[in-house]
Amino acid sequence: MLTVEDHLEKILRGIGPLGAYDQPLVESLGLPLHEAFVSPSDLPLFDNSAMDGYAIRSEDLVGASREQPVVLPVVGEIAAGSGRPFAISAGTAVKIMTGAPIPRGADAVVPFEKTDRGNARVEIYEPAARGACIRPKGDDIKAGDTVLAEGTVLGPREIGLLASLGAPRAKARPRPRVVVISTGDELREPGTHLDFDSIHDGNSYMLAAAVRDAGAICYRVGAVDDSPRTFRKVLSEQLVRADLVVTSGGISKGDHDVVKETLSALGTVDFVEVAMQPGKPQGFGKVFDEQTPIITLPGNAVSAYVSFEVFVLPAIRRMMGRTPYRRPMVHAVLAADLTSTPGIRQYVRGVFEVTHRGAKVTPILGNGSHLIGSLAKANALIIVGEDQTALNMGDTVRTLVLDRPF
Ligand SMILES: Nc1nc2c(c(=O)[nH]1)N[C@H]1C(S)=C(S)[C@@H](COP(=O)(O)OP(=O)(O)OC[C@H]3O[C@@H](n4cnc5c(N)ncnc54)[C@H](O)[C@@H]3O)O[C@H]1N2
Ligand code: MOO
Repeated sequence: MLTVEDHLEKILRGIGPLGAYDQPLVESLGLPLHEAFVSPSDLPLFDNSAMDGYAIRSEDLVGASREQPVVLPVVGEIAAGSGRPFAISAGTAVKIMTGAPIPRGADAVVPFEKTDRGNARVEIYEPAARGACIRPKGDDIKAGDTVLAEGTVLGPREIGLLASLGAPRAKARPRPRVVVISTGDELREPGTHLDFDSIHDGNSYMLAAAVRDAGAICYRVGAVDDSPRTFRKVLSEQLVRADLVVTSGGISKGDHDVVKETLSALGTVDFVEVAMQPGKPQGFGKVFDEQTPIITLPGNAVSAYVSFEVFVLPAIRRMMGRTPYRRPMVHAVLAADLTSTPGIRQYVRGVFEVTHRGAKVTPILGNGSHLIGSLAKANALIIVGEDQTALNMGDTVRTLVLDRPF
């Protein structure tokens, strides 16, 4: 049997990062920037008004007060984007709106609230310091500044910054396109009729959601029956849109294990047993002329989910260039005793919470690999190491806290 580390390493060695290219800005959400972004311009690009009011020369307002206002003729109006270049001379004012460029000659803005809001002439009740209510050019960012480091994960703020600096695209590795195929004669689409021996295809939905949650694009093919011909045909048709294929089911020791049967014949996919529970049967390789990577997951729902978390999620992150590939482990205090089989790594469903006494994780009873109900109650996986056979209440344990961005 392989260890979890062996199998993961084999997958990560076999699946490289995708090539980076320009991505439309919003599409780049969650992707790491491939190269540092150097600002092509100052921001603000020009001195502009922080307030709606009047652009003036501060020296003209010396001594202004409510009793003795300074009265200035208003020689024009500039709104943001009004396209009017402007200059003022001594003893005049220009009405100005927030964001409009400061006219040449002006060195401060007086907000409307400190005036009588006059149109032809304005009474101003207070003096203004030089630069008051002006947002200076380059105050925020200077041309040539490195504003985003290589590898920065692009979020709404970074995307807003890139757009503000005039970049219509961001250079990043694309979201991997992941095709999800579930296999089994017994599977039916949710919403359709079940026979006495059929079940709904939960896995392809679960895995598709997990793919999307990982930041990749999912093409969910749904269930394919246990005929090798059909499986082979569906798989080959899907490769045109796949950077990675993920399958569920058909890889253990049964008579109708279609994935194993079909792909073993190719010779480029290895089916192995990994010393973990759930998720013992696993497979990885490359298929057809395209040499598209494929990760084959076991069909039991919990096994498929845990295998996705342990093997597919790091692979997707590697393709996107997103580090760390693996979810960081969190230490938590175990709230009940646990036992485990020696020699295998066990991933036990648990409920993680942070209490006033610190992080705590409570195992969920029922560790059958088919118990999706108990999986859905969990928000964490407790890791019981290969060398551990028992963990006691109060022990500090390693935990994967699911659904947390990292
Ligand atoms: N003789 C042995 N039998 C089994 C072994 C073994 O070592 N020797 N391993 C067991 C373990 S562990 C696992 S895990 C499963 C994995 O089996 P497969 O990957 O071949 O999966 P299937 O046989 O196709 O299905 C297993 C189970 O899961 C249900 N299933 C499958 N697909 C879906 C789906 N899309 N949605 C919901 N449920 C699904 C399926 O109906 C079966 O109940 O093998 C054990 N057997
Ligand atoms: O290893 Mo299987 O994944 O337990 O059910």
